[in-house]
Amino acid sequence: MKLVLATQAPGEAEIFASLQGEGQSMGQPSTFVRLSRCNLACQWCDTAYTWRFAGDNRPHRDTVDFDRKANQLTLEVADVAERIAALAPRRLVITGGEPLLQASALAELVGLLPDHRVEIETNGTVAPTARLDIHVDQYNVSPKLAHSGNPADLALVPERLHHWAGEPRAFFKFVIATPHDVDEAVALVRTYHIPPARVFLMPEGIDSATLRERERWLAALCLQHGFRISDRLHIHLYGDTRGT
Ligand SMILES: C[S@@+](CC[C@H](N)C(=O)[O-])C[C@H]1O[C@@H](n2cnc3c(N)ncnc32)[C@H](O)[C@@H]1O
Ligand SMILES: Nc1nc2[nH]cc(C(=O)O)c2c(=O)[nH]1
Ligand code: SF4
Ligand SMILES: [Mg+2]
Repeated sequence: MKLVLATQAPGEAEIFASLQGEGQSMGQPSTFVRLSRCNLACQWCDTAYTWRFAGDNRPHRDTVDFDRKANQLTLEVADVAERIAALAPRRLVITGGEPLLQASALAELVGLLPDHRVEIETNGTVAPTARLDIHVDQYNVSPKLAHSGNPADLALVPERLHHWAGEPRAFFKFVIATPHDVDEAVALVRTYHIPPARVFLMPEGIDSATLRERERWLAALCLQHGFRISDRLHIHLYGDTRGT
């Protein structure tokens, strides 16, 4: 089977070693593989080059500016596994785009990497296949709130949210730009009975100054609601750069 990957330069697959910058595993040396394509269209998405392509006419996508050829690379699963195994970390973070759109090929990939601890970054709208799920150690689920600009019926799928709430391997990571967004996250936590110990609030932002400014008020709100805070370590270390 084949995987459609994002590129960090034209023709160069986005497979790289870095420190996990967000959430439960922040600070852990990890190999990242970034897949192309997404079923949502967040207006502040920091990796729009994985999905915002010319000719994609889904109705809620109003900005079109990346060239598909320059930003996608299709590789055999065995080739991707070889490139991952050649890097030092034995933790694998699979991200995108929305990686669960390619769950079948991912099941094959992680089957070839039995020594890796597997973490999946997902927007929480797509179910993993059973064949993939048995290999996954952690899900980092980031449900999208109204400020993402996605229609709620696409971004918040009740059946999926119930599932993730009851899945002990799932950690939630809500992206927050204003205190109002926290009210929305709190409402979801209550509706789906998500344990607060598995909830992170993370500032929206792609520069250190914005993250710091938002963390000042976000910290107080985390304390108030019993949530955890997540920084975006990679932004402080490397800036908003592909392959970091
Ligand atoms: C690019 S997404 C890929 C995985 C999946 N599509 C998702 O949204 O979870 C990886 C993570 O980056 C977060 N993210 C994307 N753009 C961001 C931004 N501008 N500020 C903060 N977090 C952002 C997402 O919410 C998600 O937690
Ligand atoms: N260092 C680093 N940590 C990350 N954690 C989640 C990421 C993502 O884009 O999914 C990410 C990323 O792109 N870089
Ligand atoms: S769901 Fe993830 S990859 Fe898709 S647009 Fe939103 S942040 Fe970007
Ligand atoms: Mg990222």
